[in-house]
This record gives sequence, C-alpha cells and structure tokens, in this order.
Amino acid sequence: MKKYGFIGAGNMGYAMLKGLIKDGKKDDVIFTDASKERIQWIHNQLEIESSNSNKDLVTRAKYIVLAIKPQYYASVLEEIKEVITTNHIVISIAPGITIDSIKAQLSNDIKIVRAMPNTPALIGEGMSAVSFSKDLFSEEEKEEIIRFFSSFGVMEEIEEKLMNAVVPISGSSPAYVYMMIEAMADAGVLAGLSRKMAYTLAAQSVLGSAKMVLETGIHPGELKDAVCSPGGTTIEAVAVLEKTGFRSSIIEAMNVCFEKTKRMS
Ligand SMILES: NC(=O)C1=CN([C@@H]2O[C@H](COP(=O)(O)OP(=O)(O)OC[C@H]3O[C@@H](n4cnc5c(N)ncnc54)[C@H](OP(=O)(O)O)[C@@H]3O)[C@@H](O)[C@H]2O)C=CC1
Ligand SMILES: O=C(O)[C@@H]1CCC=N1
Repeated sequence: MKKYGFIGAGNMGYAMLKGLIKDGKKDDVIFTDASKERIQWIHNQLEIESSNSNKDLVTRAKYIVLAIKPQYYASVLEEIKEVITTNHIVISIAPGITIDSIKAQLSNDIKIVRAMPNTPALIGEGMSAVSFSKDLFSEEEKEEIIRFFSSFGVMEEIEEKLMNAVVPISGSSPAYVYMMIEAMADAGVLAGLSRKMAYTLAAQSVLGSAKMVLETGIHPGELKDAVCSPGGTTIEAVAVLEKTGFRSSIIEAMNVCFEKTKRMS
C-alpha cells in the first residue's frame, strides 16, 4: 500500500510529485495520467510507479490527489466512487470545486482536503492555501497533509469560504508576474541589454522585492518610497504607472479571475 496516489500528473501533479520525492517519499507514491506519453515522461524523469487505471490506483494508496482539470472531476469521481473508503483522504486542487460537491459525488463520510497551490511548487517555492473538511482527521493525518504541502513550498490553512479569493492572488498570479518580468525584460532590451541579462536583472529584482515584503514586514508602500529618490529616476516611472492605471489594471484583472472562479463553483 502506497501513501500517495496521484490522478493526473500534468503541470501541478508533476510539481507536487517532485516535492514528495525531495521529501524522501519516492517509494511511497503511485500515479496515473490519461496520456501514455505523459506517463512515460514522468517515469523517465522521476522513476516512480504508475498504474494504468484510476480505480486500481485508489485501491493502492491512502491520500488520493486529484490533479486533473475541473471539467474531468465528475467522470473521475464517478469512476473511483466504488473503491473509495473512509480510510482514504481525497486532496483536491481544482478551482471552484467545493468539499460538499466532492462529498455529494463520493460519500458524505469521506475526508476531503481542498487546496489551491501554484506552479512555483516545481522548485519548492509554491504557495498553497488549504482547507480541511469538517470530519475528524487524526493528528497523524493532519501532520502528514501539512508535511505534504510543505514539501513544495509554504502552506496556510484557511476557511473554505475564502478559497475562491485565493485563486487570483496566489493560484493564478504567477502568470501576471511572468508577464511583468517579460515586459521589464523587453524594456531592458530596448535600452540595449541582452535578453539573457534582462531576464536575470528583472527576475532577481522581483524575487528580492518579494523577499523584502516577507522578511522585513515593512509596508510595501514604505518600501516603494525608499526606492524613489526626490527628483530622481524611479518617481518618473511611478508617475507613469499611476497614469496608465497599473494598480487598477491588477485589481480589475484579479477581480475577473475571482468572478470566473465563483462561476466555476
Ligand atoms: N496550472 C496551475 O497553475 C494550477 C492548476 N491548478 C489546478 O490543478 C489541476 C491540474 O491542473 P494542471 O496540472 O495545470 O493541468 P494539466 O492539464 O497540466 O494536467 C492534468 C493531467 O491530468 C490528465 N488527465 C486528464 N483526465 C484524466 C483522467 N480521467 N485520469 C487521469 N488523468 C487525467 C491530463 O491528461 P491529458 O492532457 O491527456 O488530458 C493531464 O496530463 C486543475 O484542476 C487546475 O485548475 C491549481 C493551481 C495552479
Ligand atoms: O487557470 C486556472 O484555471 C488554474 C487555477 C489556478 C491556476 N491555474
């Protein structure tokens, strides 16, 4: 019997599997995927066991990680329903799919963990928000789940009703941050830097700025002010960002992301 069974080993599944392997759980993991090529690729990369059936996988692991797109949930839950028992714990990472909706399809007494991770999990720098169903989890189970999410980054436990709000701010946000890094690099190239140098300078600046927020606890506005010398270069850029709606662009984009997540529920 394995500890973890992954249904789906795409972008997120692979990233989480890497965390488990780093945590020494290589022999405690099994996975399936709809794509034979993907199964082979994961084998070559991670050398972990696979199964060719979701049902078989469920009979061979305790923590069942659903790393499939939301539109496949109904059919996969239907498929595994008859082999799921109260000894299993189902971990779901899909936006908009509620604990109650999973219970409604499986059984009311199955323990469910609903989470929203993000792709920096691939390098152990993920951010996951996690909610537990109201069932009684043993200390050991809770510790195991915390260890799982911590194996690929930072985790915060939150109330399930806030899970939709997490999607735009940490689930989806890496996409907008990459767009900003790309745009910064384009401007760097315009100013004469090589593309490679421009990505290094832009990405390390984003990383360092994020760490400043997390590690100093200083308000981001104060950190921004400390970069803006009076009559200097930075305030020129800040004035243009304000004029072109940088802040409201981010807020409005995240708001439509939030609305879409709600519609998926
Ligand atoms: N990507 C992200 O940044 C994040 C994604 N999520 C959520 O994580 C989940 C997975 O997303 P992501 O990894 O990006 O998606 P991917 O499409 O990269 O991975 C899903 C994998 O599951 C496979 N699959 C499809 N149907 C089945 C099935 N019936 N049984 C077994 N495997 C199947 C897919 O195969 P095939 O391609 O052949 O269909 C694919 O390889 C989604 O719910 C997503 O919303 C959450 C946070 C962040
Ligand atoms: O775009 C999506 O639907 C998923 C959820 C969060 C990140 N990617």
